[in-house]
Order: sequence, then C-alpha cells, then structure tokens
Amino acid sequence: MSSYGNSVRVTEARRVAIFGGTHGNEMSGVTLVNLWMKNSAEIQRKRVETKPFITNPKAVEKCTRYVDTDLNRAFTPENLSATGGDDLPYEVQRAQEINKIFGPKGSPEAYDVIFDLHNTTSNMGCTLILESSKDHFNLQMMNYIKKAIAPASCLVLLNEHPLLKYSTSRSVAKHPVGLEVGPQPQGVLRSNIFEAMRVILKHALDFIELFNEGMEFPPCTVQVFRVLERIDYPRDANRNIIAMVHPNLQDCDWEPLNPGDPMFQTFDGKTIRYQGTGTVYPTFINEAAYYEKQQAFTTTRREALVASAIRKV
Ligand SMILES: CC(=O)N[C@@H](CC(=O)O)C(=O)O
Ligand SMILES: [Zn+2]
Repeated sequence: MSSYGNSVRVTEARRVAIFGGTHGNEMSGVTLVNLWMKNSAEIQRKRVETKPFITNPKAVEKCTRYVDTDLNRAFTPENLSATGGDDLPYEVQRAQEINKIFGPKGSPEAYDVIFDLHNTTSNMGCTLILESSKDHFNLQMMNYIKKAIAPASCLVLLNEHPLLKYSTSRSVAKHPVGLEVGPQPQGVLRSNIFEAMRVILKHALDFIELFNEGMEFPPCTVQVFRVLERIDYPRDANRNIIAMVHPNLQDCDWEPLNPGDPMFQTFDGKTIRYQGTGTVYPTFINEAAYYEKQQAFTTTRREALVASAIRKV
C-alpha cells in the first residue's frame, strides 16, 4: 500500500543511456562519455544498465557542431522513416541508427532514460532541459537533483512550445533529459564546467537507483522556466545583423528582463529596448551556435509544476 495514496506508477528505469557529442564541439559531454566508455564504473548503479554513447562521431572528429545538418533537430518522423540509405545527409543516417539502437522512438522497446550532454557559450550555469510538463518521473528527478546539489543550483528549462520544440536525439527515450552547462566556448574544456556536469549526472543516476529499489517519492513542486519566444538580432533590409546583445543583458541569463530594459546595442551605439508586455527570463543569451538559427536569446516565463508522487510498478 502506498503511503501517498495515489502514486503514479512508473516502470523501472533499467536501460539508461548517456549521449555525448550530439554536437561535436561541446567538449564536456564528448570528454565525459569517452572517459566512461573506457571505464564505466562511475556511471553504473544497481538494477540499471547505463550505456555511454557518442552520437555524432564524425562531428566529434572534426570538432564541429555537425557535418551535414544539426543532429539535435533530426529525429523527426519523416527523417526516421526516410529511404535513401547512403544518399541521406550523414546526421539523418545517424538518427536512424540511433533510433534502432535506443528506440524506436515512441515504442515500449525504447530506452527508459537518455541524458544528452551539451555545452553552451551562454552564462546559463547548470540547466536541465525537459520536453514535457507531464512526465512525473522526470519532474521528480529534477526535484531530487536540485535538492542534492544545493547550495549550488541548477535550473530547469521546459521546452514544450508547439512551434519552437524540436526533435532531439534524447527524444528517442521514454524520459528524455537534456543537460546544458555553460559558459564554455566551443571546442574548449573548462574544468569547472566539466565537473559541474559530472556531479549532475551522479545525482541523476542515484535518483534512478533509488527509484528502481522501490523508493516512493512524495508529491512536490518544481520551479521551471517555460520557453516562450525566440528573439532574433536586429537586421537591416539585407538581413545582416545591425546590433549586438546589450552589455546590460550579456551574461544575465535567467535574470528578469522587463519592458523598457536594454536588449541590444547597435554598432553606432544606440540602445534597443525590450518591448514585451511583462517580465520574462531570457536564456541562451548570445549562444554561438544560434547565430545560424537567427536567435539572439530565448525568453521564458517562470512556472511551478506539480509532480505527483511516483513509485515503480
Ligand atoms: C547550444 C545547444 O546546442 N543547445 C541545445 C539545447 C538542447 O539540447 O535542447 C540545442 O540547441 O540543441
Ligand atoms: Zn549542444
């Protein structure tokens, strides 16, 4: 009999994967996964099989984000069912291979949890990225990790936006978890960022072990930042960028941005202010990889999500 009445029953998380190199120039994940492929003692837990895996080896080899197309946008139904074999873009072929090994996406055979390790050039600190506000297992995991790493902090970014959501590598799993740690330049390893990522993974795996051992997690609330909008750089008629992130905004990820606050600074020194209707929390501010995506930052809103009590089936 459950001590919390109506716990949501979740199947045991026996198969877990840790992805590194989804973007080949994000060095913490690449390095940790390579390390764990040599010796996985650190990531093994009772009742769990944890598989470290380099998702985009060609991009890692070249130390570039991708070769043909962004792997972390490639897991669409169209791509996963595309025919064409060797003629398909490299990352589409790779997405199909990954879907075979860890999926199929959306099926009962899919891996239980996939952690996908990323770095950002933005000053975001430790960020966990979720794709659903209804995944009580993941929400409980977020609550566990936040408590375990206190007084250090890690924030949760929720990307459930119908238009801005994308088809990630981790979306193959039943419980997809992105881990984004920064600031770290592309192609660079920083020890503080590397260690922060490693600690989050440790607590995440501890949570899974406790859950599999039958621990019941009581209801809780989790503070998240929900993706609202993508903000592009100001551009001229030829689509060329005419302003930079304003110095008052640069490195201020997760800090409130109010209507009228400085947002961009033009090359001739003019300030462009935020014109929204209310306070938002910007993140991915000046992310290097997002220039090609016409994105200067993402706005979010703070929200408290309720996680039901959970217990294994
Ligand atoms: C900087 C970077 O690569 N960020 C990731 C975020 C995520 O994993 O959802 C991406 O755009 O794919
Ligand atoms: Zn990335």
